[in-house]
Amino acid sequence: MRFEHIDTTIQTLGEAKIPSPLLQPANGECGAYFVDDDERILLHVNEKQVAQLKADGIPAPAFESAGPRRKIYFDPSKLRCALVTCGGLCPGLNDIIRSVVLELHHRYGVRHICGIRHGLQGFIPKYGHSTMDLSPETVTNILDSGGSILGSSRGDQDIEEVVDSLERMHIGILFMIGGDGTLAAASKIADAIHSRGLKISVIGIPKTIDNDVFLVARSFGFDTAVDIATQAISGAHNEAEAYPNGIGLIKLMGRESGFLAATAALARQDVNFVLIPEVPFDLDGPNGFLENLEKRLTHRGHAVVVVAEGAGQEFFEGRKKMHDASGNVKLYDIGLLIKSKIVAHFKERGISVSLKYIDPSYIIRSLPANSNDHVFCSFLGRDAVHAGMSGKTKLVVSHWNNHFVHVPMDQVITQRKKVDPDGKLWATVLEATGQSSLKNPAPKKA
Ligand SMILES: Nc1ncnc2c1ncn2[C@@H]1O[C@H](COP(=O)(O)OP(=O)(O)O)[C@@H](O)[C@H]1O
Ligand SMILES: O=P(O)(O)OC[C@H]1O[C@](O)(COP(=O)(O)O)[C@@H](O)[C@@H]1O
Ligand SMILES: [Mg+2]
Repeated sequence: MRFEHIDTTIQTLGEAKIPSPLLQPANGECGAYFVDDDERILLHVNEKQVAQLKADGIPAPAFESAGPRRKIYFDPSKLRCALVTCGGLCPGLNDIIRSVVLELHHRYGVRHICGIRHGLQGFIPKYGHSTMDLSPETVTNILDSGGSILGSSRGDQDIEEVVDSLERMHIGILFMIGGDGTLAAASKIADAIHSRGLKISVIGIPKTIDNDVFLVARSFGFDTAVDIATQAISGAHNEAEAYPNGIGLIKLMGRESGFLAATAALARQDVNFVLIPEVPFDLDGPNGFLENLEKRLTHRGHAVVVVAEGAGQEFFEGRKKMHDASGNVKLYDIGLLIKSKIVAHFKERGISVSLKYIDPSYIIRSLPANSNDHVFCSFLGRDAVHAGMSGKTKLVVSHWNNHFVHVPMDQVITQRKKVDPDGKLWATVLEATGQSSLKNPAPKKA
């Protein structure tokens, strides 16, 4: 993929003039380091691509590095901050809340940190959700809890009312932790703030169990999700192996992107078929999934199938399209459809099978983060604070080419990140599973 069209410019509220409290010896003793705005991370690391851009006279795009700045914009003694978590749950939400609060409190000396309850609803008086005072005492021991201590919600809220609420609370930095929907809302909030001439920074921390946020190489909670998914695969494999013609079928989250299904299949290589939204497949016909499943049972006596929830939605064509409160398309249950198709197929062929269907979706996204994600969230949360304190706004803190960076909010919401059917991840899934194309040849035209 080429990224030369990406505008990497980061907006600021004004000049950062206040020396950072991290410069104080007491704070710097344990190695305060600083990052300058001109420290940048190239989007492309492929030498040929960079050379091509150079030959075309196009400057190679680069993201601003995340991290503490020497000068900050907000006076910590007067600053009020707010945090909100929106959309679906994801392992690590509490880690992010904790690291933001501890960094603000201990390193910058910010004393007014407010948790907004139940997503965007928390800004709107009619819902009556009270706010939560966030301090080291309230967040120190939340790492072992899944979910979000602030709660969440879906559903559109009036952006002007959200900004009214920020004004009423005298908020200087708003940290919005959420997925593509939340970041779209955050971008509108930042625009409304700007048009009112307010000085409020909006910092996004991308959250997605589907790992589908554009320009974010890895999102927090994904590593944990893969870990937990492998347990489901392991269970399905044990069940499948134990019985004659055993089939373990697991459905994993992944609305439009099959990263979780593909990566979990590589993490636990007992999987024989992976079905993801990006790669179309047929159920029936000589190359179809059911025929291939039967072949696998004939040769090996058992099979494990992983299906991402967004796969095969074309099999529901003609049915009514429904949406959730946030406007996301409500998916039909591909796991249950495949289950019923498998049962019908083998019944028709007079073959007895033992089919076990496992759907661990909500277990995966609501559990606490694993160690890797604890570490990752700690970096992300603290870098979000550094970005906000320096007066930057309308950005998300991202991980790109092994570095933490600032990405303009409007860029990440332009599209979703998807598994490339011609890329390394999917090629390796095919190698590891031995799965061939599950598409029948197109019928010849008369
Ligand atoms: N385009 C949009 N403009 C404004 N608000 C949005 C937009 N898309 C989603 N939202 C709001 O952002 C919040 C979270 O969105 P949702 O899609 O549920 O989760 P996620 O942020 O995880 O994608 C919801 O309250 C939703 O109404
Ligand atoms: O049952 P819910 O809350 O609508 O969530 C289902 C969806 O939430 C997700 O886990 C994440 O979606 P979001 O990015 O919108 O939070 C999807 O994989 C899934 O389709
Ligand atoms: Mg979303």
